[in-house]
Amino acid sequence: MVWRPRAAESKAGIDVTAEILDGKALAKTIQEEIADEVAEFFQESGITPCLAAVLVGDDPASEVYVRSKRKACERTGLDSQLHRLPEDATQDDLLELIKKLNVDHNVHGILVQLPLPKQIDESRILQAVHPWKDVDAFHPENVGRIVQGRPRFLPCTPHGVQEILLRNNIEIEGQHVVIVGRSDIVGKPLAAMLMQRGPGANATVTVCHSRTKNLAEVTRMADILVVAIGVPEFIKADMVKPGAIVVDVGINRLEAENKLVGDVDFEGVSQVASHITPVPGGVGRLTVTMVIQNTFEAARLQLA
Ligand SMILES: Nc1nc(=O)c2c([nH]1)NC[C@@H]1CN(c3ccc(C(=O)N[C@@H](CCC(=O)O)C(=O)O)cc3)C=[N+]21
Repeated sequence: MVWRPRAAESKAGIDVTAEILDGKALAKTIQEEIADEVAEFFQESGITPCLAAVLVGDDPASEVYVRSKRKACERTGLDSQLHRLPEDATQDDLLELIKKLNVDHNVHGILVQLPLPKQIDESRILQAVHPWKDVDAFHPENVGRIVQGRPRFLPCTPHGVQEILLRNNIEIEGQHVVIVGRSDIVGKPLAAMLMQRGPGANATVTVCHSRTKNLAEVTRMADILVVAIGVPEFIKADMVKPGAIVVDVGINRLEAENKLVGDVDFEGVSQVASHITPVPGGVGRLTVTMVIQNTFEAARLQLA
């Protein structure tokens, strides 16, 4: 696959050669598709899928994410609930709430917003969510199914990465995808999905992380470079092969400048990449959309 950099065009005063993969527009398109299906599902079943979000404490970033999920529910015709617990809530408080939501027939999807306060054992909580309501796909049963190539739900951010590539006609099959970051939420499940047999996958996957030797040498081998490490503007132009496709999963708020940046130096990297996702307006928008899609699928699953 040979991608030729495009002629420079100016956006916000920055000379851009890479084509920008617009997550905001794509999220809107997919949400409209889901809205139609949700309306049809209601006609047939009388059921409105419902997402219950659980927020412990008052982390401002989590507030933003939870608000964007509620708005996406409204746009697609889903019901949503927000359950708040105080910052000093105990693990048992949270487990009790999850148990109630697990057996509530009006709730189809449960999302416990991460990170949780330190007195709470995250893995203990993620195991408590009923696997059929686990719209994050964080329950060990659902993680195992992803690794085995028979997913129940696709994890939201990795699915967002896959969709932003496929819907922009970017071939994944046979390509060398280098993932920087090995988190349980992004790096690990994305690697499992893209190395799977089948359409939209069949990639050659390399996962790098903080202990990787000669990181830049590895990232420069990528046809598709996905970055999810949580370090602002870490990936520079000289770490990217000319013509590569760059997907930036990072969301970092720079307090001093009060702006949002990714894990990729957008200005520099967009000079060498053929395609790049912006932050904001990239993968983040898709993540929310995939939570909605999973909630709809959870409702269908629970009806069957
Ligand atoms: N249980 C759980 N599930 C999650 O899916 C989950 C989580 N916990 N904890 C935190 C991360 C992060 N995350 C994002 C959601 C929306 C945007 C998003 O909408 N971003 C917008 C901008 C948002 C802004 O302006 O701050 C954009 O990139 O354009 C980003 C990131 C979900 N997460």
